[in-house]
Amino acid sequence: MVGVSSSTIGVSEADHYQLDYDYYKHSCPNLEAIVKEQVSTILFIDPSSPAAFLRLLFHDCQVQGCDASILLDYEGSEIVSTKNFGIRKQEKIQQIKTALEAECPGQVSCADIIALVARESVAFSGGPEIQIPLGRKDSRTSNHQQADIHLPSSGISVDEFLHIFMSKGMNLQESVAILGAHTLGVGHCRNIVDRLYDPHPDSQIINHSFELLLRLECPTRTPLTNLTVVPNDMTPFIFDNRYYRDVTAGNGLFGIDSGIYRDPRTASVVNQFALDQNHFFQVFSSAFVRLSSTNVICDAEGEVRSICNRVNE
Ligand code: HEM
Ligand SMILES: [Ca+2]
Ligand SMILES: [Ca+2]
Repeated sequence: MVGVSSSTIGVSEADHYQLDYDYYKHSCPNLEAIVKEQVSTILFIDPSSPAAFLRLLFHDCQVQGCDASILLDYEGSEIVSTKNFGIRKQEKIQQIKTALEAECPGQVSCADIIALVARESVAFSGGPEIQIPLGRKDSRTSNHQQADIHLPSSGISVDEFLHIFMSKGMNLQESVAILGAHTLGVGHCRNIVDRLYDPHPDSQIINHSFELLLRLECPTRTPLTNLTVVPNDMTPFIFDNRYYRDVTAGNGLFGIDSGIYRDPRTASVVNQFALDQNHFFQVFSSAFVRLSSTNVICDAEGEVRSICNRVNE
């Protein structure tokens, strides 16, 4: 089991609200086993879902913090932002919520379910088993403009990328490790065509044969690019360090994936992770705990929603 050593993790220095590794010990003792069972059934039916769950956690935590704001579904809520294009499987969080309501009604927040499902997704795909503290509350708000502002686009610079993760308390190594989530899943051609047909000098694809392959997969700039997908690394169902090996070979899919090997600050970390998968798993684990503890809200500001896509009456 990889995790952080203390039993609680401080979330924000401004308030003293803390997450706790034993948060549901009395109120929902079987929580982790129920989530594990539910997730394994979902993954068995659709092996592409771990990627979806991991990205869902990032997109939740990146906007207002890890508060399930991404699940609220009404006019003008986050999910309608174009930056959330490709987000999927939200309804599965509700399916797990329903199972938990039967066992421990009104206890487990949708935000905690998102975090637990993401960490199960990593473990089920062959990645590290990560212990995470719990006790997140669900927000009562969600606003698409916040998503437009805070979610990164595929062409983000390395400086902007580092700023996002260092402001969550990650160091350089952890920032590079969390992007290793791109070891799972796919990207749509619409996020790659700029690099193929109108590249900024900094975002050109480094390996020529990889570029030719992508041109075959993503031939034009038509609306079809919203439908066609390419894998994020050569083993998109396996959580491994292949992503870093691909990046060092010049096969980074998005601008930022190549960017971290162009910038000498991050390139040395990429090399380390490409050579040593255990080291990547260790650093990814601590980065995951930090990501999933971003701006957590406390009882006074949040609630435990009864239904994940609606605030309580
Ligand atoms: C600055 C940082 C990041 C950028 C610019 C970025 C960008 C992207 C883009 C453009 C896609 C493709 C979406 C699509 O076309 O459907 C994607 C997919 C993905 N991202 Fe990221 N990402 C970043 C950080 C992260 C982080 C921190 C995580 C998780 C911890 C993550 C997990 C994923 C996963 C798992 C997918 C595949 C999703 C699927 O198969 O449905 N990304 N990312
Ligand atoms: Ca959120
Ligand atoms: Ca992989």
